Amino acid sequence: MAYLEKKDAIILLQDGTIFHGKMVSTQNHATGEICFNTGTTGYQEIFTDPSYYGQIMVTTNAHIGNYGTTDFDIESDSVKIAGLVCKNFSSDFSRPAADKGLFEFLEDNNLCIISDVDTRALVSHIRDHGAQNAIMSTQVNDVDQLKKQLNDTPSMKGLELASAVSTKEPYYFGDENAQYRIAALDLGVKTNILRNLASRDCYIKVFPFNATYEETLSFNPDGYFISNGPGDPAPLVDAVAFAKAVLEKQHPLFGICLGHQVIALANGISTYKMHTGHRGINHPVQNLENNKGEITSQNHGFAINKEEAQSNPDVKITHMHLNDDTVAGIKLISKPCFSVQYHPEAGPGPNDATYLFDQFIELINTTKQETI
Ligand SMILES: NC(=O)CC[C@H](N)C(=O)O
Repeated sequence: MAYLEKKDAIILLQDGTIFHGKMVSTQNHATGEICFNTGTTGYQEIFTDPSYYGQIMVTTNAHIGNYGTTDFDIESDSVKIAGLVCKNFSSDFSRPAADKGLFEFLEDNNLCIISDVDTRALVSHIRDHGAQNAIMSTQVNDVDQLKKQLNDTPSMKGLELASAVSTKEPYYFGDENAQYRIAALDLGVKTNILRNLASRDCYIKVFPFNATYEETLSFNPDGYFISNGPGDPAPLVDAVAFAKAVLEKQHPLFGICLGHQVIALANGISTYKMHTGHRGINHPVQNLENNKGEITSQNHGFAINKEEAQSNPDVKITHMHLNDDTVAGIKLISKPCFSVQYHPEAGPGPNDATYLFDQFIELINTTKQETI
């Protein structure tokens, strides 16, 4: 494909800083919150992760595209990032398992891509000055016009985005004769989470973001799951009501990332926007229950309030992020519920934390025994 004729392009940040590069894609315009991911591999999973909806992704790995794409590596049915900013973009690939180049894959999804950017300088800038909105464009001589458009882009703080990526209708995943039935609230669920549940003998019914607890009852679930997803957790009133209803009935409940934040909100713990967030595949977490370290996959820009979690008598902090002492996991004392801020399903990333899916199955088993 003719991506070699690259036009000059800029990335204009909300604070007025401009970074220069070359427009790789046909789509030559995008807006969103600019953030970076430090993963050295896993670009296809990152670009299709619904949690990134509305965000411009800067990749710190210097080469993007060189191992192509495959259908197995997608985390949802389409590319979800708002734009891609990278150093070297390659349409050629050499991985035998790949069936398509990244350029074609992203063109099919109409994604705006700028390469040849000094991504080290850009990432340092975001790290020092914080996450903010940005605009990507070939209108290099019309910065005032771009500034106007940028000012019209909504801030991530307060933004509800789960409704944009959630399923419209319920659907099923896994083998219907499996031992456990899980009702999953889809706030932007990654496929690898559903795979991890299905591989532990779960049959999953995935419900839209605004489903009610009552709507799940005819499925007769053994356990409940609240998924990851994009945007600010604070406006998710329906999901918080869902979590409260599940907890009130003492059903086993597991939450990942946005789901973890929703569970915190349902227990009176507030969330806040972080300076730059955590996005990468080597984030160190300490499991406070066994004192072991875990290297984890992370992707979040919000976190739960540590002091409120510590002072809540029904909440135990189970995991801490070792880089900045933010809360990485909690469990409830009086209810069968736990959640983590990071991604045990990885996709991409290390598998240190997949034990959490086994822990969920154990929780379902022990809850069942207690109610017999
Ligand atoms: N991966 C996620 O679920 C992200 C949760 C939320 N959107 C955040 O940025 O914190």
